[in-house]
Amino acid sequence: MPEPLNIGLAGLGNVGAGVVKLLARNADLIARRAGRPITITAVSARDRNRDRGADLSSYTWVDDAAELSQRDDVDVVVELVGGSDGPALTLARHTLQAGKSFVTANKAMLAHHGLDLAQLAETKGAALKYEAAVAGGIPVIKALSEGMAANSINRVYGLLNGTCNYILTRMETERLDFAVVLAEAQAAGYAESDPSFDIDGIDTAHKLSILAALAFGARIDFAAVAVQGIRAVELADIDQAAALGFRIKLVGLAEHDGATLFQRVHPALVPHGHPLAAASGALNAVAAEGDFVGRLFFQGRGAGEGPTASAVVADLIDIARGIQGPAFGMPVASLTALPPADAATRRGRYYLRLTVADRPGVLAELTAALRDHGVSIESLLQRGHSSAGDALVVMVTHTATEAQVLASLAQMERSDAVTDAPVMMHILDF
Ligand SMILES: NC(=O)C1=CN([C@@H]2O[C@H](COP(=O)(O)OP(=O)(O)OC[C@H]3O[C@@H](n4cnc5c(N)ncnc54)[C@H](O)[C@@H]3O)[C@@H](O)[C@H]2O)C=CC1
Ligand SMILES: N[C@@H](CC=O)C(=O)O
Ligand code: NA
Repeated sequence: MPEPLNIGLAGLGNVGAGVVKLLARNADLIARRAGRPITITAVSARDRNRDRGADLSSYTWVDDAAELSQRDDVDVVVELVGGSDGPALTLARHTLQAGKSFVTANKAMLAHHGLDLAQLAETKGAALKYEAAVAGGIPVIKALSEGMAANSINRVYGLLNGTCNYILTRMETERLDFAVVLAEAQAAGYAESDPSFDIDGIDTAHKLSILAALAFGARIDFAAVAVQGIRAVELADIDQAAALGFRIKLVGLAEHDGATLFQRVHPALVPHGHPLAAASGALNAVAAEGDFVGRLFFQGRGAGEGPTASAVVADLIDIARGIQGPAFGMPVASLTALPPADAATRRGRYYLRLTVADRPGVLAELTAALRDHGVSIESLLQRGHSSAGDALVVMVTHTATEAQVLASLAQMERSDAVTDAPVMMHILDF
């Protein structure tokens, strides 16, 4: 029997417990596929006595996770603790410094420190692998770094947060309140320990910055991602979007025009016929466009114990097989620092929602603001009244620059007929 690959596992929460269960249940199959058994030898978590629905009795318990990196019976450390800094980062540095490979699901840490860790891994000849960190069980890291490696990629986008997709889907189909559905997503193990990372779009931005680096051969630039989450999305928007033929999704979008890098996370209107619109519940979906392969589309479960564990163990199987590419698709020194693109000149269609006083002349004021900035209207709906007696006006514009639309909105906001902050959402037209 070949020597096993010995694993030290830090973090035994949703994902960590999933990895323990998967390695136990599929042990024989994995050993045949990997060419050697993959065996957990030591584990670390905060609470030793918690019932995790898995048998931990054969593993050595370690109180300080950093110790895993120094143990002779650990070849590879798996980090499923979370947090961009703190114990996860200490463990990553110690492990790679010791020349051992490191597997993580921690997109927050990678978005902030991924390049430094990749450099350390390169210097030490160790692997840094993170398939679980982006789109959970969907093998999108492998797809971009291997399957699409021959292509120049100009755009990568998708639904990268299971919690937000779950919330928006349940709001639409069950007409439930935001807070109720968020609690469901937390109970299902989808949400981050601080769920504001999910609903404020930060988790999607972490993942997007990693995808952009891989897709474009760019240095990770998390700080340059423009981020807007789903807190401002109301049932009224979901209903109006549906009436206009769209579904609202939290979209992460990155584009490279050859010179600059555009990265944005925002709620967007996706046409009903688009494959992203069909990804419901906690599903994730990723589209990537390569110059020779065209558009590839991936869909699957992006969060939760099973799919995330599946991706972690796939990385371990690669390591057991001796497969070890550069973490971000090319050596760190070959990645380019791309300047951020100017969003103001981007062209597209927009959804606008305005709450206005229900009195004569208001619509004319709104349409004049658009006209004054050269924006024409594709469709306009006026619906219902709020409890305050205001009317809801929803418009879809024809193609215009972002600067034109923002200038129109600023003009509208100056009108005393507009009684609440306008909402603007992009329409996904590709
Ligand atoms: N839950 C999900 O669906 C997904 C989670 N992730 C990522 O996976 C990681 C883990 O997520 P979950 O399992 O959901 O979190 P969790 O909160 O359920 O589990 C975290 C685990 O880390 C342990 N821990 C905390 N501090 C520690 C320390 N100092 N030393 C050792 N252990 C410590 C806790 O005791 C717990 O066992 C995070 O980075 C998360 O962003 C990635 C993809 C999907
Ligand atoms: N909180 C994340 C977990 C997976 O990355 C999500 O909801 O997608
Ligand atoms: Na993945």
